[in-house]
Amino acid sequence: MPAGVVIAGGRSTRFGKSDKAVAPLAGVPMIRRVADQLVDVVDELVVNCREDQRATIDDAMSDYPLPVRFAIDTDPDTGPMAGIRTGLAACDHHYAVVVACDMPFVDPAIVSFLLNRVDGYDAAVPRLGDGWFQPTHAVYRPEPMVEACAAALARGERRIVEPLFDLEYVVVEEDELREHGSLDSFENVNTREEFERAETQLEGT
Ligand SMILES: Nc1nc2c(ncn2[C@@H]2O[C@H](COP(=O)(O)OP(=O)(O)OP(=O)(O)O)[C@@H](O)[C@H]2O)c(=O)[nH]1
Ligand SMILES: [Mg+2]
Repeated sequence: MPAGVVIAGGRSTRFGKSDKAVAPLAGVPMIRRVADQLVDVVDELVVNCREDQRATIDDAMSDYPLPVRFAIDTDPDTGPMAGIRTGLAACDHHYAVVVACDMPFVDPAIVSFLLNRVDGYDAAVPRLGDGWFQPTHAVYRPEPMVEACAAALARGERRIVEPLFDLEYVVVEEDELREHGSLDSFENVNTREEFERAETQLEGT
């Protein structure tokens, strides 16, 4: 089984004063909802965040059924791609599933499908109908991705798609994804409004 890597080192500026990673979404910290969705498809969890987030996130993860390790940012505020690099650098699994802490509907069926598709590649990266890649909801071989991120950052390039171009990656299109699970998997929560919408969605299930 792969490792799970949850990226949580952002500042939640669109969300407001508090850290969205640990905001209680229908009673459960959002990052815990993400982690709970992954229990059947990973065998350990790596949480990437800043040092100042560690204690509250650790609280949110109490009694999680899998081992949890922290990969603390050495270069905080360098963007999500730097977070992915830091998280993946802590993994010695053959593959790792990366998910952002603000994707509470991540669908294990979609993750399993990505794990099938990645075979023979360095990464399996979803692309939705709007044309956007989803590198914060993707599967990677840690070593080449860490190297590609480091190279991109060394070029002064923080764009999250930049490291992909150094990898042998397979693009997994929306039509294919839709057949294997729920596209809600890619929903991400940025604002209070989106947070409330996600709560309504959860209460309806
Ligand atoms: N390690 C690390 N992770 C980040 C950084 N910026 C964003 N992230 C994470 O990447 C994911 C997607 O980022 P955003 O949706 O932009 O989250 P955010 O930056 O906290 O929120 P905004 O300030 O509103 O952009 C989230 O899981 C964030 O925690 C960063 O500078 N470092
Ligand atoms: Mg951001």
